[in-house]
Amino acid sequence: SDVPADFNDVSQLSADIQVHMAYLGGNNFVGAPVDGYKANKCYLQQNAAKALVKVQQAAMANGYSLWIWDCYRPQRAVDHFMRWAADLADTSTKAEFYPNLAKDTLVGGYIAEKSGHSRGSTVDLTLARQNASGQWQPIDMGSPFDLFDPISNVGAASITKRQQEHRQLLESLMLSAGFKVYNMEWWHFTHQPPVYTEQYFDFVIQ
Ligand SMILES: C[C@@H](N)C(=O)N[C@H](C)C(=O)O
Ligand SMILES: [Zn+2]
Repeated sequence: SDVPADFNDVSQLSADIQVHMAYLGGNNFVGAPVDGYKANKCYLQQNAAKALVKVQQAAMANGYSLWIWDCYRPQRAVDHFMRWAADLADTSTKAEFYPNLAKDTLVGGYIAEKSGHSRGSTVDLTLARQNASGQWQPIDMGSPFDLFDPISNVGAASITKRQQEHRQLLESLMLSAGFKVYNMEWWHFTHQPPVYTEQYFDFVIQ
């Protein structure tokens, strides 16, 4: 396999983490399955993977589970994002994912051309709780994953107190295991210090 020796499949370390890779299917801001995602697997560099398992244990002790949308992201997926971003005529996902921003402003702040995800220490995630039927459901964070909008910025004032508390709970659980949040996106965390700083991996997730 092409997976680097120091990368782990997080589900192999913690079976109860909820993994729902957002770019595997078509329900994402691109509006199509993204290049490089062939399986619903969360790979991370092992320091980040082991730290995430600790966060999961702390979350479970409080009645929550982690709910993951993205982990290691192949460079070819980022290249796919850049092709999508350059096609200004395609605004088919605007209403759902960037209703208040022009498409040509997304790269840089909300979508990176060189992403920490491709270096293996970055994860997009939220907290989930079990409903009456025992199914895990993401809790209300005031804006959905990949809503590219100021409301998704850390500290956004336009959300309720309860939503702010949910974001703060996620941030403090993640911080306890060494993950730092990204100010533009409440769901995006990078383990510190990232092991790879210059390398952008490109193996297919399968
Ligand atoms: C696209 C979004 N989920 C994300 O991860 N954004 C940051 C900026 C990134 O692309 O690294
Ligand atoms: Zn991210």
